[in-house]
Amino acid sequence: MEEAGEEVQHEGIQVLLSERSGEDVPRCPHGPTLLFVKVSQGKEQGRRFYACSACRDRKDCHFFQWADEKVSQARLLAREQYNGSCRPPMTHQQYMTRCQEFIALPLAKRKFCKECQQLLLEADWQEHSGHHLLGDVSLANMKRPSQLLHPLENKKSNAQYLFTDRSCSFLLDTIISLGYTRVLCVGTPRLHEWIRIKSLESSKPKVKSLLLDIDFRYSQFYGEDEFCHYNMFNHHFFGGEAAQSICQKFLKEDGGQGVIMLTDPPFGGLVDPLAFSFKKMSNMWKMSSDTDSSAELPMFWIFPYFFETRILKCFPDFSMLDYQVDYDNHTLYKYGKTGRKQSPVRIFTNISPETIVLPASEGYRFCSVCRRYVSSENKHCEICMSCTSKDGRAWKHCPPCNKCVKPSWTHCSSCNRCALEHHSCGSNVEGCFQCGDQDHKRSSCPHRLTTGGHKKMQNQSKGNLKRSRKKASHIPVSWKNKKKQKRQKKKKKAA
Ligand SMILES: C[S@@+](CC[C@H](N)C(=O)[O-])C[C@H]1O[C@@H](n2cnc3c(N)ncnc32)[C@H](O)[C@@H]1O
Ligand SMILES: [Zn+2]
Ligand SMILES: [Zn+2]
Ligand SMILES: [Zn+2]
Ligand SMILES: [Zn+2]
Ligand SMILES: [Zn+2]
Ligand SMILES: [Zn+2]
Repeated sequence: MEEAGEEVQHEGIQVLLSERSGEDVPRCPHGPTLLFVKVSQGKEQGRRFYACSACRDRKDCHFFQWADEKVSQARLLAREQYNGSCRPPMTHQQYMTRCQEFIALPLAKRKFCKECQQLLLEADWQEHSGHHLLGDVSLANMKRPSQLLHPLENKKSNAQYLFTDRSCSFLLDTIISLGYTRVLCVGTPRLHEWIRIKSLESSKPKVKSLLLDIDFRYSQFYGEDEFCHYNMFNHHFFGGEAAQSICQKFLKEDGGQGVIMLTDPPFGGLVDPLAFSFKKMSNMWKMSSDTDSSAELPMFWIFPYFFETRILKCFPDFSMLDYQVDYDNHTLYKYGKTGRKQSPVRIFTNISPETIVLPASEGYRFCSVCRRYVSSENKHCEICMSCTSKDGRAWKHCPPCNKCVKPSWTHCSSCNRCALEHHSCGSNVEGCFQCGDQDHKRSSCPHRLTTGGHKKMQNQSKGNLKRSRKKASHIPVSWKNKKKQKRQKKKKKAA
């Protein structure tokens, strides 16, 4: 981080964050862009440039501008027009009016277009004839939009992995037992709907929820005080000050007491801009709360365990819980002990871990030395003096390394460290720059953030940007691709 004086990365593309981020910076359809620079061995290499905060892939948002570039008035105007043309076709308010009209229709007339991901009124039927429609959309369906909508599948920027009921139920029960009554759901549409449904059940305490997400499809289902179109990589409210003040009001209720922010960002996302936004959110809460100024907004940040070092660098007060969060639509990130299928996704939090009870029914136990709940296989190491496993498997202590390591590692005397048996001996790789995992290099990181995408941008900017004017709209790329694939399949079949 530039002004924060923090070095983010030694190698690759680094993001430079400053308090000014968001003000005088160029904007793409996803709001203020971020400033990047190529770094090699901790030193800046080459010119700084602005690129999209939300899209890791140039295909999804082609914005590029050198930081020292003079941009002509004509180009600025064209950019503004372009950004405008990418806005959703209707305002949130208009979607709400439509939603009310939709609910007033008899069940038989309530159709949802699966291709356009849209609730249809009678007047729309013609336009969507020939599309794949879902009929008899019930009020129960409308209460679970995350089941109705197709999860976004763009791996790089916006894969929408939805919590299992098990995870939702654990999260809500935990939130309730900790005494919270309001949840700011940042990028957690399924948890948001779960909270709303459970709060209607009279047996459960009432918990309020406000959803912030970049997926604008949700404004078809939620009112302006239930959903804000928001970009968590630059803390941008697409609905402007009106939307921001809704969020502020939500944080401010009860003098700021009883609110927790819960976020589950896309795993390809850069940790530093996320942390930067979450700090802004915490400041927003501080400004409007009666609590003492040293207090921070309570948070649950859900992210894979191998980002621990990076997250703790931004939030030294956070700790990682052993609880394995899992998803309906992610086969690898599933809870349970079937081979690789342990979920690597954890909760990072600034709430004292000893107060967060993990379910004994799933094997978690309390370690009285570490004063936190740990997974069943996580053994307390007497030498490290902590329960050291990160991935849920039993780790073993290596005396020469003087730390616990993964069970699959053995000590290599030529490398003088523990590594996988078949590592490239002598390569002296300090693990992955991207996620910190020692099992792979950055080039093969499963969570790589297409530095390549930005490189491509740099290269392309030298040529003609106009060549690739693909519309970066708020219609998620994945559906567009889906449609395209379908069309191509049809064509193939016909041929
Ligand atoms: C990994 S999914 C988490 C969903 C969550 N597990 C649930 O079931 O509710 C990431 C979520 O963040 C949203 N998202 C992706 N990029 C975003 C951005 N730049 N700003 C805000 N939300 C974003 C996605 O639309 C998606 O809902
Ligand atoms: Zn963009
Ligand atoms: Zn349609
Ligand atoms: Zn322990
Ligand atoms: Zn140990
Ligand atoms: Zn070792
Ligand atoms: Zn070796």
